[in-house]
Amino acid sequence: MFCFKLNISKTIFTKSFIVSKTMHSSVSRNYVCMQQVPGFTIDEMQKTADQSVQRYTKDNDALNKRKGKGVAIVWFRNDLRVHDNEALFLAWESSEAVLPVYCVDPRLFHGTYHFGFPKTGALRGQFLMECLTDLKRNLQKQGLDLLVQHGKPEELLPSLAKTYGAYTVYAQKETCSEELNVEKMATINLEQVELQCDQPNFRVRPKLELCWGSTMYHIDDLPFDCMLLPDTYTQFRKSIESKSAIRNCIRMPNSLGPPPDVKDWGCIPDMTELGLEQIKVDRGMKFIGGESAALSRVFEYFWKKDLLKIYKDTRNGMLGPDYSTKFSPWLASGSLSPRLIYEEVKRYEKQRVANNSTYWVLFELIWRDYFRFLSIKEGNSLFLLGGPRNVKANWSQNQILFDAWKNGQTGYPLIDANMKELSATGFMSNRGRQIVCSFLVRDMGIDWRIGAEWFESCLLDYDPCSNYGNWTYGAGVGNDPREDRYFSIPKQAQNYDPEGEYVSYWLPKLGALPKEKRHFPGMSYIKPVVVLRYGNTKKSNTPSTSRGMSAAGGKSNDSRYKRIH
Ligand SMILES: Cc1cc2nc3c(=O)[nH]c(=O)nc-3n(C[C@H](O)[C@H](O)[C@H](O)COP(=O)(O)OP(=O)(O)OC[C@H]3O[C@@H](n4cnc5c(N)ncnc54)[C@H](O)[C@@H]3O)c2cc1C
Repeated sequence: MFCFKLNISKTIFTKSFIVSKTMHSSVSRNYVCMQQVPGFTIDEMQKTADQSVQRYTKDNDALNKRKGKGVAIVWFRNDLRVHDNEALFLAWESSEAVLPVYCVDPRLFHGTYHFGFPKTGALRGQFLMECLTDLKRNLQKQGLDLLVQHGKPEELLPSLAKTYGAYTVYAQKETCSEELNVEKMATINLEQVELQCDQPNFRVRPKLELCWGSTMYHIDDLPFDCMLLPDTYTQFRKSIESKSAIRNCIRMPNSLGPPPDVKDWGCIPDMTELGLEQIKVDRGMKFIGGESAALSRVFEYFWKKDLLKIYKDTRNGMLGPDYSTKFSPWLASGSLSPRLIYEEVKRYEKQRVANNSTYWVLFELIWRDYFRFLSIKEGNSLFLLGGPRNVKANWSQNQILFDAWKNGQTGYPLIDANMKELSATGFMSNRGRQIVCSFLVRDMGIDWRIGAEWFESCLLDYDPCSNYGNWTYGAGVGNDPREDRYFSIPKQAQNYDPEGEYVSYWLPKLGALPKEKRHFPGMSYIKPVVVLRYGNTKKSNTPSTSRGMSAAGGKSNDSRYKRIH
């Protein structure tokens, strides 16, 4: 069976949870902050998170439902949370003692597949360790702990199953090839282990039980088989919105212990052990890893700052912490469940206002779901040069141009500022990502996979499905040919940074120039490394004949670039 279906959670935990208004009286401070805003304390963050967790837990009568025997292992992967965690819930329900495990897999810290960038850059490495620290703390609060082991999961899990006599390892299902290979190897190796059971002369082989948990819509609730996923996002969205429902969050018991007797719970590695450099984020958004920070951010964005009702108007911004939700790093690490966001949106709509903006956050989360399901349908083609449509094009791998892009030295402030933000914080707005992607593939003509791997290395919210899904779209090799778009720098600058505030935040020298010169500073800035495909003017619909590079597709008046943004 492809994934483990949990009907039990629906029947046991559909009762709605009544929340006291006083729950919101104490709030976290700016735990995510721009440089100018004073910091936060972990305690404040924890307090808000605890209050949110309470809403998504169930009281002790749930304990009566526990009916299993022996030890069950939960192998934490990209589901680093206690709330709405199906693998953790199933392990708890089916055993007398749960052993939560995280394997620090050395392969995550090697190079990216083709171009050898650090597979997990320093900022995401730091974020991941914060996630683990927080997970451990939250598990301890619920009566458990986190066993941290260093090595390959497919080697560690069988040995742990043997040591603790665990018949089942529960984990969240993944969809891309690297993760699927690990699942496959873990299954095979677990089957090699023989465990003694109650009946004499009878042996049991432990198994890996995978459950679905990464999307807002459950895979089992889609109105079509994943292999028949619609080719366009709009078809997909309309179909699920009319035919499927979003499940409630699983209400977790508020006590999950006791754990089995473990002599040494291991240590969460520090950056040096991972071979990573500690980087201090002193400009832009500072993200803290973990469920507590994630829940605090939901609280802050929705309830404290009341920003949900204007999300649709602000979401295309680039500067500051609040133009969009900034949930993505926590969603990608699984510190935040998309179903929890859905429930909070619905609660907000009931208690405050329901409008286009409140809906639009769900609209964006459906994009995230779409790319996840697409990765099942399209398999490895998502990672190949020609993409799902197997498009043949001439791409360049010009190192000088790529380095200029990567280091934020292209001579185009809008590109450079975004690339500097990415290196300094591990984050870039959606607007920025679309612009720098378009610039790399269309204006520079560079192999899109180099850009995608650079994002893979740097992004805090790196997720193979959303990253490669968006890059294939941006490069015009995605499954939907209609999504093929060119982002004109002059037009984007005019629409989204008309005063040059964003570029001068990241390139402070530009702040001295008059506003209208900040995007095209001429001699006072680096000389542009390429000529834009459609020239440097704001009237971007006249193709330029003097292009520096052969872009994807090779023709300067290519009809594939039908939409100019
Ligand atoms: C070239 C490129 C690469 C990208 N790589 C990633 C990636 O590795 N991981 C990732 O999570 N997102 C990726 N995105 C999508 C998007 O840019 C980020 O999800 C978004 O900027 C995160 O900021 P936010 O949480 O404030 O988003 P919001 O605007 O607040 O949106 C809410 C949530 O919706 C989801 N979402 C929004 N837009 C998209 C989208 N286009 N695709 C998928 N999900 C979306 C995210 O989970 C996001 O947190 C990429 C986009 C591009 C153009």
